[in-house]
Amino acid sequence: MTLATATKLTVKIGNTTVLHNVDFSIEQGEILTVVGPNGSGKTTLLRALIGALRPASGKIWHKPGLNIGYVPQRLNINATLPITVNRFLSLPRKRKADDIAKALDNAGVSTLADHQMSQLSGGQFQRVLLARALLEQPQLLILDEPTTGLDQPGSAAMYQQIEQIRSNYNCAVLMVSHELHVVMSASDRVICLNGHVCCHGTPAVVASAPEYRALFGSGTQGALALYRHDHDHNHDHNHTEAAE
Ligand SMILES: Nc1ncnc2c1ncn2[C@@H]1O[C@H](COP(=O)(O)OP(=O)(O)OP(=O)(O)O)[C@@H](O)[C@H]1O
Repeated sequence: MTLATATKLTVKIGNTTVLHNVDFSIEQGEILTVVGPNGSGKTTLLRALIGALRPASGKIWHKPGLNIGYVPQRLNINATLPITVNRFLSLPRKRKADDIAKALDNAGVSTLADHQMSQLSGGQFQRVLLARALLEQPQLLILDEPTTGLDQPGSAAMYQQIEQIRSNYNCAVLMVSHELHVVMSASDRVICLNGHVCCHGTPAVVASAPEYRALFGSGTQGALALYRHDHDHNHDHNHTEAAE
């Protein structure tokens, strides 16, 4: 069952075309990962999908009644504000204690309920944001770089947690990741984005696609190239339009 689609999605920010003619869909229960260099429009695609950005052209479709849980790449909260994790999760609307406990447990931070938000580590903070998204009982969980700031064991644990959540909540997961080597084993499908969809398919198909290799190289070099943001791929459209 298809949960959400984008059809010929074009998004402009100012005079810049950030996404151009992107076709995309996510199916019930799958883990779909979007990879691409910095500035390739990954966050923009997620934000357009949740309705936070309006397409310049093309369409976004959601299955009627679709519940989406969204975890942004970062969220700024006032560090001087005294607020516990429990209280944070009850904003803006009151939640049942059981629901909060279940969400924290599934996000792997059940011991943090009474901790101050301002005292959490970066990784703990991300997991609390994940718990907040789980409170929506999502059919589609959208995660923007869920392992930002985590060390290697931390991000491996996070990907395991995500698989666990997929089966506990019976939801689909759409995420952006920079960790190609992990993504290639943790995803059912991968989309390689660079303003447009360069290639897509199973991890094995994408890893061997010439478009993907042009962006990221191959093998270990590929993973390293991502961090260097190499970019020698030719586009068939013009990203930046004249501001006249
Ligand atoms: N609010 C904004 N104002 C101006 N330009 C923006 C804004 N948001 C995004 N952009 C531009 O749109 C392009 C795509 O940004 P986006 O954040 O979607 O990329 P990304 O692939 O998620 O990047 P990263 O890997 O660095 O997180 C970038 O060139 C960025 O500078």
